[in-house]
Formats: sequence, C-alpha cells, structure tokens
Amino acid sequence: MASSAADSNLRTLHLCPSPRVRIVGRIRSFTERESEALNQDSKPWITVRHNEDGASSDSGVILSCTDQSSSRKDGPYKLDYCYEQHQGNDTIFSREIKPLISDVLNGRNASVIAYGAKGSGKTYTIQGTQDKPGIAALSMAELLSKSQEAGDVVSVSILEVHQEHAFDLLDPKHSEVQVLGDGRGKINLKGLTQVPVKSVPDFENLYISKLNISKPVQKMPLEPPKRSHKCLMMHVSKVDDNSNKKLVGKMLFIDLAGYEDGRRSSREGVAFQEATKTNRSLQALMNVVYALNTNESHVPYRESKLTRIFQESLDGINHVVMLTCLNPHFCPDTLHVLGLASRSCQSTNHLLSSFTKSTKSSSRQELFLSQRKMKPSTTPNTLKKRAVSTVHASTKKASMSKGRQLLDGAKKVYSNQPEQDGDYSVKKLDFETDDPKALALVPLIKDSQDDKSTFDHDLNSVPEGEVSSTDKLVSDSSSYVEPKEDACVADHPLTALPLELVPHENSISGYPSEMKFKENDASVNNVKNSLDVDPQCISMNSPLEDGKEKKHIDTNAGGSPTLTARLQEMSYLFKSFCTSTPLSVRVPEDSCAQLSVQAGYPSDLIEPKTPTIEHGANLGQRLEATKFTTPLNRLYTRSSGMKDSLVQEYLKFLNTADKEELKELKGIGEKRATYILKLREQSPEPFKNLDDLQDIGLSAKQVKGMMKKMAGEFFS
Ligand SMILES: Nc1ncnc2c1ncn2[C@@H]1O[C@H](COP(=O)(O)OP(=O)(O)OP(=O)(O)O)[C@@H](O)[C@H]1O
Repeated sequence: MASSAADSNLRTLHLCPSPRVRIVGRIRSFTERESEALNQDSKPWITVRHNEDGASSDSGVILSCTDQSSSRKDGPYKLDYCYEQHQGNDTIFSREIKPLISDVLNGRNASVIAYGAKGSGKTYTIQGTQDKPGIAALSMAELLSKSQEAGDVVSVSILEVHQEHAFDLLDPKHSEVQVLGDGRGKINLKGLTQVPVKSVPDFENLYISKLNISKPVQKMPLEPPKRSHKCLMMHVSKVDDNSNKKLVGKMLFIDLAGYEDGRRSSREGVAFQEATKTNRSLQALMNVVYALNTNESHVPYRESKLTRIFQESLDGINHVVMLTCLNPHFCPDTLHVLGLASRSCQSTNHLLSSFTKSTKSSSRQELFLSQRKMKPSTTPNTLKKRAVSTVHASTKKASMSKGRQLLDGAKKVYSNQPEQDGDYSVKKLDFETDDPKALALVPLIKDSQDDKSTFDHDLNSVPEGEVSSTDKLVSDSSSYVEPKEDACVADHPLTALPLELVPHENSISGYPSEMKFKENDASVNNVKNSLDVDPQCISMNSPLEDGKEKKHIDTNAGGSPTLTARLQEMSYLFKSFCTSTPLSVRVPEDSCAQLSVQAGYPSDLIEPKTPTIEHGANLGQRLEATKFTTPLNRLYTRSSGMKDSLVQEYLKFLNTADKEELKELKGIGEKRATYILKLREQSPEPFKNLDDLQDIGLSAKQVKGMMKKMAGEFFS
C-alpha cells in the first residue's frame, strides 16, 4: 500500500515543477559516540527512495521511517531531494548553493535555512568544523573569489533572534536591532553592524568566534541551553562609478533553533516561555514557506519577528533553500519536522492541480490538522485558531487590498498635495450643511462595489466656477472606473471611504439648512466627475434635524478632523443605520441598491430587492448576488464594511495627522509620534493596513485592543 502510494507520488513529483522554496533533507552522520553504541545489525531508520532517474536532485525523493525498537513506520514523506549520511557539506554546497552565487552577485538574495529537531546537524551543516568546513565558509570562499574579480566588496553581519528580539552579534554589546519596515515591504535592520571580509580565514575568525561568544554561559549546570535562531548575512556591494556603495545582493544562512516538542521537554517558567516562542516562530516560518509554495496571495510574514526580518529575502522572487536536517536515529521531533517539510514541499504539486482558493485554504488547514494528528489532544487552542484565522486572513487581505486600490485611486482626489506629475491640484473642500448626518455621509463616499459602480455625484447645483470638471482625474485614477452618466451618490455608510472633511465654521453651530460645496483657498478642479454630489440626492430629512442629536464635530483649526471627530461621524452613521432613518440617498440602479441602507428609504430611491441573477451570469456574479439575500448575510456584510471603514479611518489618521493629534491617540506618545512622522517622510503613506502598525512597535494584540476600544465607543 505504502509503496504504491510512494510510486504515484514519485510520478507526481516528476510531472510538477519545483516549488519556489526548495525543500531538501539532510540525514546527518552518526557521531563517534553514536557509532560506538550502535549494534552492528542496526539499519538506518530513514530510507530514501530516489525516482527512476536515480540521484537527480530535481526529481524528488520519498522518505520512509521505521523505528526498529517499536516497529513503528512513518511516511512516505516527499522532499525535493535528500542528502544521505555519506554525503558531506561540500556536496550540499556544490549542488544547492554554488549555483545561486552568480545570482547573488547579480543582485538577488539567496537564503539557506537549516531547520530540524535538536541535534539534527543544522549547525554542523552551516558552520562545519575545523576539518570540514560548513556551507557558509564554502560559500564565502566562492563569493570572495568571484566578487574580488569584479571589484565587489563583501561584508558580513551576524544576527541572533531570541524570543522575538533580534541582537547584533558583531556589536560587542550585542545590542538589540530594530526591525523597521517602510510600509512597502522594505525591511531595515537599524543598527546592524556590517564587517568587511577579505579572506576566508578572516571570515572564519569572525564567524566562529562571534558565534562562540554568543554561546550561553550556563549559570546552573542543569539549566537548558538557550534556544535561538542565528543568521549569518553576507552582503555583496558594488562600488559604482561615483564610488558610492550600492548593495548588490545578500546571502543568508539561517541556523534555526532546534524544534522541540514542548510537552516532551517539560520545561517550566522562563524556559517554557522561550520554548513556546521559539516553536511559534518556527511554525510561522513554515507557514511562510507553505504560503510561498502554494502561491497564496497573503504570505504571513508578520506572524513573527523571524519571518519579518527575512521577509525581503523570502519574498518568492529570491532563492530559498530549506535544509531539513534529520537525525539518523529515531526521533519523534524529526518526524514532526519531516511531516511539515513534506507538506510544504507537496503543496505546490497538490495545488497546481486545483486552482481554487478554497482548495488552498483547506490544504492550509490540512497542514495544521495533520500536525495535530501527530500530537496528543493537548495541542494548544491557539494553533487551531491560527489555522483558521490564517485562512480567513488571506481572503480578508485580498479584500483589503482591493479597498486599498480604491483608496490609492481616491487619494489623488483628496490629497492636499499637488500631484508630482502636475496633472491635478485638488485641495480641500468645504462643506456647509445644517445636518450632521450630511456631514457624516458626504465625506464617506466609496465605490463599494470595487469594480462596478461609480460614484458620480452631481455637482450641477454647485455655484458655477467653484467646481470644475475632473475628467482627467478619473482617467488618471487607475482604480476608479469610468463614470456613468446617470449614476448617483451611493453613500453607504458601512462601506464608506473617508474624505477630507472641513465643516464650515458656521455650519458647526448653526447647521444651516442648505448644503453647499465651497472652495477652500484652492481649486477643486478635477473633482466634479468623481465626486459629484446632487443636493437632491442628499436632501436631508432626519430626526437629527430637530436637534435631538446635534453634536459638535471636532476639527482642528483649518485642518482635517481629528480621529475623535471622525469617530463621531462614523458613530452618526452607525446610529442612522440603526434607526432606519430615511436618507433620500439615490444610488445607481444596477449595483448600489444592493449595498445601500435599505430600510426606510423611499421606494423611488432605494427599493429593497432580492438581487436578480441574470441568465448567463458567471459564478462570481451569482455568489455576489446571493451575498445579500438573507438578512443575516446583509448584517454580516455591512458590519464588516463598517469595520473596514473604521480601520481605513484610523490608518488615514496615522498617515495624515500632525504630531499633537497623533499623541491624542492611546498608545502613541512623543517617541512614537516622532517616529510616525519620520516614516511619513520616507513614504507618504506608510500605513496601508493594520499590520503596518507593527512597524511602530505595536503588537497585533495591542492594535486589536485599540480597534476594539474605538468600536466600543459607538455604543458608549
Ligand atoms: N554530517 C555530520 N557528520 C558528522 N557529525 C555530525 C554531522 N552532523 C552533525 N554532526 C554532529 O552531531 C552533533 C549535533 O550536531 P549539531 O550541533 O550541528 O546539531 P544542531 O541541529 O545544530 O543542534 P541544536 O538544535 O541543538 O543546535 C554534533 O556533535 C555534530 O558534530
């Protein structure tokens, strides 16, 4: 049975292209002590079957494990290749690493990650010994010889990641390295030392001595050794014509902490915490590898510091080799590691035959579920949660990125800054209205259908000369679709896009009954087509009008409203949604009606309808149409829209608010506010999603807490 499965797997491996992260095994040799203890009849517990082509490293191998003492059999496990006990570091180097070096010299990154159970030979493979150099030293020799010919400079950094903190091992103080992202995926390891290297002995002195320094000083004889990940980075820099250094490529060697099942090691206290964090980061890394190999749209780099640090090198464009180190004798942790490696390796093959996202998701779940099968039922719930949430995260991320596209497109409309390319120079609009609901609604306009509907606000009633055409804007705004002539505003509060709102001074206290658009020291050219508002479309007739709930909208002098003000706006929206107030908001007939607040609208404007599915509609259209058919679906859809709006408001605030405003937010003090401003200097919009808040040192938990608190304010 096993053999026929293995045969079919071999065939599959044959047919399918290599995954992006190459996953190879390495069974280490026995140590002298192990050899002495071995019975002469003992057979290796792992057997490797190459395919019919023999030892070609491209065609995949099948591994099976048999524990002789218990006759337990495990496998088959599929890997891209497996190096056996007789094959040394030099063979691994020449087959796996050497071919990557020319690409590193041409500006690409390559990473070699040694992963395995404790004592499986990771350090031996990367670091080697005095007599038998490891793959790092062999690579350095090759890099030096090639780069010196070309006049390139090679330097190294050594980093240790321990319990989600990164330390610079080339700095005598081993100071902590800050991991900063610029919001566009570029990672900056602030303060990391780089030491130029000219020869292999130089390198060995540096590398080995520093790693030895980092070896833990055991305070108590029985204290378990420190578990950390160590990374050697080789930077190859080119000296350009102007003698400026320019980074060409990076080669990383990551010696991961050994995987160890926490329950078996029965650690307590600090050691338990260390083990948990270490295993979590290993798990995060495997999630990244899996996501890369399954071509998932979302790669969870932010699950741990480890994956965050190496995000740029693991991004799928660069080379990544995962060396799965295997103990030569029975070891349950090795089985676990092998299972993970095999699943990540197979995932590409498995998913190539099935293009649907749902299959990917279920495969992802399978990865964890299968791991759970190996473990007793005490597997922590967090693991389950993560398996599920990661699946959701990918879909959610996809929808968020769509939203972001819209924002990016809309940014051109709302930006205070003249466009670099000089196409348009739109500044803030003033609104004058007597109704707080209008104030709340107008700035929150979004094409909630992503790609179908257009928000074609009719500005015909705006005094002439105050607003002119925005045809150019619309065409330049890639994420905006062509405006339709008859379309009206879709002010759906739950899927709204924030817009700079500057209520006119008089409007705050008096709420004049007429709503006007007014230029605020600026041309509002280009706005018309994309932001045409028909006063008839926004004729206000709400209970708020009679003063029951009039509230002052908090704005800072002449600037955008503070977050508190924006939250108030959203609170209005939410309340108006809950009270089913007729808003007389017209929407495009075809699409917006589905998304708009239906309860209580005059029938000629928005008629609650069950969406009709046109004959010949494709699956996507059908699913889209059925999304709104039940009240519960509607509730969920709209609530999630509300959540997204809140998140977008919050991010916009971080991207635009001044220092003092920022400091009003919980969790942001002087230091963080300064840093946010600094990030904004590097990138105009550093916060594109909530994950980006980790760049300012806020953990996912803290961010979640902050968002919860803000959402809670709606009900307080
Ligand atoms: N290919 C090999 N040939 C001979 N000895 C080896 C080989 N690989 C590893 N060893 C020996 O096995 C022992 C464990 O190896 P090593 O320290 O590299 O494991 P490790 O996976 O890095 O362990 P840890 O997870 O604890 O850091 C060492 O004594 C090492 O010298």
